[in-house]
Amino acid sequence: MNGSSMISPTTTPAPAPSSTPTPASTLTPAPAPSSTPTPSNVPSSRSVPSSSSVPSAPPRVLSIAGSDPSGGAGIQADIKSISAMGGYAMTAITALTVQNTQGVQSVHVPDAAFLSAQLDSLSADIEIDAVKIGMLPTADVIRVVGEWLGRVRPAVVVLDPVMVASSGDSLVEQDARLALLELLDHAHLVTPNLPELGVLVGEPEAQSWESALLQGKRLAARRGIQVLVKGGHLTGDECPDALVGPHGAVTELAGMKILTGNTHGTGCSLSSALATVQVRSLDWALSLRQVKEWLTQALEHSDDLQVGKGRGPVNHFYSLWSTASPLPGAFTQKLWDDCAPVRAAIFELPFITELVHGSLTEAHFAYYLAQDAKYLNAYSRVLARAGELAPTENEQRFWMEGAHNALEVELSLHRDWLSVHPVDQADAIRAEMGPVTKHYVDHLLAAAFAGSYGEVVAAVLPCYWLYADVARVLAPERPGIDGGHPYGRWLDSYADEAFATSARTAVEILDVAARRTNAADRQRMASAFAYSAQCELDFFDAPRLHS
Ligand SMILES: Nc1ncnc2c1ncn2[C@@H]1O[C@H](COP(=O)(O)OP(=O)(O)OP(=O)(O)O)[C@@H](O)[C@H]1O
Ligand SMILES: Cc1ncc(CO)c(N)n1
Repeated sequence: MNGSSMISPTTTPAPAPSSTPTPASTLTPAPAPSSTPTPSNVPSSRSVPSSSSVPSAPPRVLSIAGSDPSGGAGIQADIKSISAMGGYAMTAITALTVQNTQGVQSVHVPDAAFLSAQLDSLSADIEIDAVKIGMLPTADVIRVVGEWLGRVRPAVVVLDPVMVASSGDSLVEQDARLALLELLDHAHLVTPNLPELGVLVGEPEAQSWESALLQGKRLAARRGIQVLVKGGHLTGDECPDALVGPHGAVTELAGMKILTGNTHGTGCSLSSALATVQVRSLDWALSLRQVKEWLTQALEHSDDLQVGKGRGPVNHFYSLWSTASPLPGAFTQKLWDDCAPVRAAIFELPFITELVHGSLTEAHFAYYLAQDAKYLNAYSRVLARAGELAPTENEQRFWMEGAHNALEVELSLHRDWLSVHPVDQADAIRAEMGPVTKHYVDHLLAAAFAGSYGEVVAAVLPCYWLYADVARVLAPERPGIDGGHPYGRWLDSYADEAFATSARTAVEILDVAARRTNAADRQRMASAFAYSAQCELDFFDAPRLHS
C-alpha cells in the first residue's frame, strides 16, 4: 500500500485541527456508552439537541470508508443506502480499491493527514447526525479517525469492522486489526460478520449461531457497546441477525437466507442504513427491524441489476424504481419477457403444430373458428371502449378502426369459412360460446366495464401481439402442400404486414399509457395483460378439450 502526500496544505479550506476552538466537553475522551446514564440505545448527545438541528430535515450521515469502483460496497454502497433510507450522505474516503464483483485487485491508501483534513473540514461546517465507519486500511488511518471521533463525538456512530471483502480478499493490514479494537470505545454499535467477530473477541470464528451469540455477548460486555451479530456467513437456510446489548439483552431478528449470489456489500449497506435510521428512531432494535426488511428486499431484487460476473450488488433503490415511471419501451418489454412461458407453450400446442403442417382436423378448426367469431364480436365492443377512453384522437381512431375490423373479420369468418364447412361441423358452428371463450370474454368485459384506459389496452393487447408473433414465427415454417395448404389463406391473413403494424402501434400505445399512469395502475395493467395472454393459450387449446 502506498501513501500519497497532500497536494498543498494551503489549499485545504478547513482550519487546522490545532486552530479549531476546542469545546470543553471534548477535552475528556468520550465515555464508553456503558458508563453513560442514558440507555445505551439512546445516543447521549441526542438528549440535548442543538438549536440548529431541524428534526424534519434528512439526517446528515457521514461515511468514512473505502471506495469500491464497482459501486456495490464501500463508500458507493453507503451513499446509496443512506439515500435509500432518506438521509443526506457525505463521505471521507479512507482507501481507493481496484475492485469489481469478482474480487479486489489492489488497494491505494491516500495520506492519513489528507483524510484528517477532510474530516475536520466537514465537522467545522456541517452538523453530522451520524457516522458510519467502514474500511480502515492502516493503523495510521484508524488513529486519525479515532482522534476525530473523540473530538467531535457524533451522536450515532456505527462501526463496521471491515477486514475481508465478500470475495475473500483482505482489506486491512494485519497490525490494523488490533488498532481497530481501540476504536470500539468511540462507537455505539459495531456490526462484525462472524470472522470479524472472532477477531474482535480474540477467538476462532464461531461455527454456530449459538456460539456467535455468546461471542457477541462477550464483546458487548467487555467493551460496553451494542453488538450486531450477523448471520450472513452461516451455512443453512436461515440468516438471522441479533442485537446484543452491553448488559446481555438479545434482540434476535429471524430471516430466511435469500438464494442469490448477489451479496457484495451487504455489510456496508446494512451498517450505513442503520446509522441513518437510528438518527430518528433512537432505538437500535426498531432501526434493525426497518433496515433488515429493506435489505432483504434489496437482496430479493438484486437479480434485476445484472452487474458483473461475480458477486453482484444488492438493489438499493428497488422501491424507488418500482414506483418510478418506466423508461420508454421498458414496461412492454417486461410484459413480453414475463409471458415467455406462455408464448413457448403456444408453439408447443398440438393445435398450432397441426395447423402449420395442415394436419389439423377440420372439426377442430371449425370449432376454433366458430369460437373466434363469437370472441371477435365481444372483442370489438371492448376495443370500442378503449376508443371511448382514449386520451388522444389518434388513439381513439386506432381503437375504433380496430373495433370495426374485428367485426369485418367476424363477418368474413362466417362468409368464407364457417359457411363452406361440411354439415357434420354444424354442431361446432352453432355452438354456444364455449367455456374458454366465455372466460376470456368475461375478463375483457370486466376490464372494459371497470378498468382504466391502461387496463383495457393491456387486456386487449395479447390478441394483437401474440397473433402477430405466432404468424411471424410460423410463416416460414409452413410446408408447401400439393393442392394448397388447407389453412394457408387463414394463416396469411395474420401474417399480413398491416396486422403487424397494428400490433406495433398497440404496443406503443400501451407503453405510453404505462409511463403516464401510476405504479398501482401499472400493476393492474400487467395483471390484465398476463391474464389475457394465458387466455390466448387456453383458446388455442380449447378445440382439443371440446371434442
Ligand atoms: N443471502 C442472504 N439472505 C438474506 N440476508 C442476507 C444474506 N446474506 C447476507 N444477508 C444479510 O446481510 C447483512 C450483512 O451480513 P453479512 O454477514 O453478509 O455481512 P458482511 O460479511 O459484513 O457483508 P459484506 O459482504 O459486505 O462483507 C445481514 O443483515 C445478513 O443477515
Ligand atoms: C471498499 C470496500 N469496503 C468494504 C467492503 C466489504 O464488502 C468492500 N468489498 N470494499
